[in-house]
Amino acid sequence: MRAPVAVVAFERPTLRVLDQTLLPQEEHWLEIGDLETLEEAIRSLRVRGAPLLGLCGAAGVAIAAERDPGDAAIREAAARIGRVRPTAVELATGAAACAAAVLGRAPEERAAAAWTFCAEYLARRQAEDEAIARNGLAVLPPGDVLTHCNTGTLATGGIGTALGVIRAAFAAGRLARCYVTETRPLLQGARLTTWELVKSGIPAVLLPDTAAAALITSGRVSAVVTGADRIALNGDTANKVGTLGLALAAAHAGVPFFIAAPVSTVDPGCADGSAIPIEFRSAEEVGGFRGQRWSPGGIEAWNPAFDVTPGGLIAAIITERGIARPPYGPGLRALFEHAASGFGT
Ligand SMILES: CSC[C@@H](O)[C@@H](O)C(=O)COP(=O)(O)O
Repeated sequence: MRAPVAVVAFERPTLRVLDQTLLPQEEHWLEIGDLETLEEAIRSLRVRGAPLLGLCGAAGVAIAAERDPGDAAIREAAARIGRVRPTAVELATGAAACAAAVLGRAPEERAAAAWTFCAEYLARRQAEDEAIARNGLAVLPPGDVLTHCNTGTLATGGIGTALGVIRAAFAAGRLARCYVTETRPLLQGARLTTWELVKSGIPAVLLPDTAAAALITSGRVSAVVTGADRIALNGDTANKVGTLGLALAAAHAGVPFFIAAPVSTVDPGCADGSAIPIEFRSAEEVGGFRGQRWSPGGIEAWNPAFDVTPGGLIAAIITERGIARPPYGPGLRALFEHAASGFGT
């Protein structure tokens, strides 16, 4: 299966990425050659999606190594990029893995080695997405599916996680259409997932986030499937805000709710969801969009970018290594430890 577009390229000495804030109106590539520009691109969601953030974290180390391949500069760059957004674990672990891979080399080899690491990381990610899609087919019931946010090519550089499963189900003739939440406040579903589905020829039905519970209880979808930014060992999962509401509605309606994510999303440092750091974003993002304002000035906003769905509401976590089912603790740890032994090789 093929991703509908390329969204990321490692062209030493720059990282090239599609600017996701301009889609779907404009397909504009950013050329990033310094850490300040990379930090701004991550913070403002020009690049986003947990697996793609991991790739960008690794590219940050490569960019830093071009300027100063010394131990301190590489370690500092990995730490600095890893701090830009707190919830997606792979931003920090991708940067740290790239740093660890190059620190064992002579300084003059490090920049080239870091760019090679990035290219291999992308290839591995693409293979993982394919495996997630194959494994997802084994558990996803036939029928139409609801998804949230963007978990496609724009979020991984491959065919996507949840969206990869949806692509595979469509290719197998097991779903006729994909329901897509708009995903407020930044409209990742309405702008990005719909863009990918149109490019792939998969019928898409867009709904306001506020209509999701009505859709789920209407009997129109046989499953809900989303991605993840960080998964605790007990299966509690942080994903784009609104995911928890979908899982609660799905539990009420008896519709299975699935997470699709690479094993690298599991954080063995989080025993449960209370340990997952949640990013809060500005009031401006809720009160307007792209320079347009619809709320009066001077109001406060409560704007978490993510919420945590308890593992007990998740029918299965679909990974490239296999399917984890509740109770999650030992199964998730085993999947993580197996995969961690191969990270960066
Ligand atoms: C395969 S992407 C999985 C998640 O990163 C995705 O669902 C999500 O929540 C993205 O949030 P974002 O704030 O757009 O980076």
